Amino acid sequence: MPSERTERLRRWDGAPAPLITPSLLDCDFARVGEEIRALEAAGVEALHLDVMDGHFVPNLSYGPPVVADWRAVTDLPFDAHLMISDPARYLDAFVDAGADSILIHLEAVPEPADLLERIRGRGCRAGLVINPPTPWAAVEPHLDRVDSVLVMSVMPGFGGQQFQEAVLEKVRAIRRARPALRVAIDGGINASTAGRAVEAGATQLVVGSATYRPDGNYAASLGEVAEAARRGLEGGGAAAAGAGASPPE
Ligand SMILES: O=C(CO)[C@H](O)[C@H](O)COP(=O)(O)O
Ligand SMILES: [Co+2]
Repeated sequence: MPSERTERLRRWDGAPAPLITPSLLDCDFARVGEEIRALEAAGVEALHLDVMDGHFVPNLSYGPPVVADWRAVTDLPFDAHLMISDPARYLDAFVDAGADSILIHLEAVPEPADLLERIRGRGCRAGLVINPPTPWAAVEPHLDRVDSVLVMSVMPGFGGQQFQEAVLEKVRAIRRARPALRVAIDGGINASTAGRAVEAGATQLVVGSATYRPDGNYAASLGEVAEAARRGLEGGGAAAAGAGASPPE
């Protein structure tokens, strides 16, 4: 019988592009369990978890015990975005808590080969994240070691910031270099920006503040983003070129 993680990874790898992953950063933290159920009811395929240590970024969020509590209430794959200075120290705790895809920042780990191997060795998907000032050439030597690249379209640390259009050139470069690799974009994604991100080649959209509406109708808010992404695909986006998730061999 497949393990629960195997089952979640099957779902993660098989999700069609563009994959829309809501971030929990902007949800109502007084009732996260209900928020997760509302996102499940809205049909989401996976959740993006923003982990901040107050050191790598000037903000704090949550750690492994909180992720473990959320694991107990949902079978959705967890995409853990570690905005922390020492991800090697906490890797096992996040895997044990139920993270499925682990994203580490190249700015925190300039030589990431060993840690990426450790992530995959623990049975998780491994991803590298680059901040807006980090050039695409910095991530290029590592593309054979990752299952995804996350291009930040804001400086990390806070939700609700303005999308930085200039990062789309990096999305295009990664897409050109590895047409089958999952390329995610994170920061300021909404119905106005999703189309351009997908048109540039993004196959995963992280959606934070644009997800959460007072009426709790996340099917509507995420549906607007999905519709914008669909129009981006029609404009020549990555999935139109056959790119989606990239499960390891
Ligand atoms: O990594 C992040 C912040 O560092 C979040 O994923 C991101 O900010 C999502 O929020 P929004 O869509 O509101 O920008
Ligand atoms: Co994030």
